Amino acid sequence: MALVTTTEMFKKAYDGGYAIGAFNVNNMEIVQGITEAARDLEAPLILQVSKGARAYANHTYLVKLVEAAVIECPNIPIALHLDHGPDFETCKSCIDGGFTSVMIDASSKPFAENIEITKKVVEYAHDHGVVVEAELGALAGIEDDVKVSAEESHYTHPEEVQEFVEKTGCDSLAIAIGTSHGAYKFTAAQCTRNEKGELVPPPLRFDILDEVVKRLPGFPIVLHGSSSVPQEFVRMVNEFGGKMPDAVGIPEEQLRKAARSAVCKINIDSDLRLAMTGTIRKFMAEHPDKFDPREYLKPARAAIKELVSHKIVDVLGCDHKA
Ligand SMILES: O=C(CO)COP(=O)(O)O
Ligand SMILES: O=C[C@H](O)COP(=O)(O)O
Ligand SMILES: [Zn+2]
Ligand SMILES: [Zn+2]
Repeated sequence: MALVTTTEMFKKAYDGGYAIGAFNVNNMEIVQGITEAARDLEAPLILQVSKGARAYANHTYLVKLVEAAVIECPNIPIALHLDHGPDFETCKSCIDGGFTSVMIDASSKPFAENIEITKKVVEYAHDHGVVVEAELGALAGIEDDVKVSAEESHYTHPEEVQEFVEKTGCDSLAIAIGTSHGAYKFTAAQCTRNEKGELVPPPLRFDILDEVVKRLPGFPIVLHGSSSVPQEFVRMVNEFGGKMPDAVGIPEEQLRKAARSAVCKINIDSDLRLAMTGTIRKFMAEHPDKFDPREYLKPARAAIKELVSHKIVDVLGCDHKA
């Protein structure tokens, strides 16, 4: 199967009450770990590339790695998506360069300007058979080189979504309902603590999601910043020389609920980083004599595969939906 757009997968996910995982890719081991999981579980898949990933690995390398995955996983549909496209030029370069989906993230701009920029990207993308994700609202956390504080972040205003989608013609919409980018999604002050002393974050604003869905029936919604920051990996990092105090994510129960709703795409990056880094730290600590990168990248890739398998089956519900 060649690379596909997200149109068909979102329609099925919406009707079927599940979500597609959108996982960020930065190198070969990450691509392999994710795609082997999706292939074995026959799950539709979105591989996404950020501006930072393109700067790190180079556009061509990433596209070719994903094309290799398409050859190795002929049983599943895979979309190649630009994550947080900052401007028209970056979106155009990805559309011209083999992506099947792009995000234009003009959510930090005033409403009218967000519409104008998004519309321009949609026109170019649709002319080239590519779909567009746009964003309304501002998530807290770190996204590319921009850090949005809790005070600067704001929820999506449901009364804006209909006009935005009608005027821009975008194909899916990322909204802010309390998720956040990175491994430190909430400060201790925003959380309560459970009996184990772990931080419990404030619940997502499903009331806002409901208001959005009322105004956009049948329209695919996207959740960014949806890593759950598994505490087993935080502990692994900290046990083997790392320092990630109070790293906290979105509880998986809330993501499950979102996946059953109009949310068709759930973005996960930080969890992959944690699985990879925790596993490598442990390996290095336990095998100080080893220096062949294959020896520590192999378990790191396996940890990513296991994590993604868990997300597909236990959180997103998209296994066997290819
Ligand atoms: O939204 C994301 C990529 O766009 C990733 O979010 P996380 O930092 O929660 O993994
Ligand atoms: O939203 C942010 C993604 O996790 C990508 O992060 P990055 O810009 O560090 O590649
Ligand atoms: Zn954004
Ligand atoms: Zn994001």
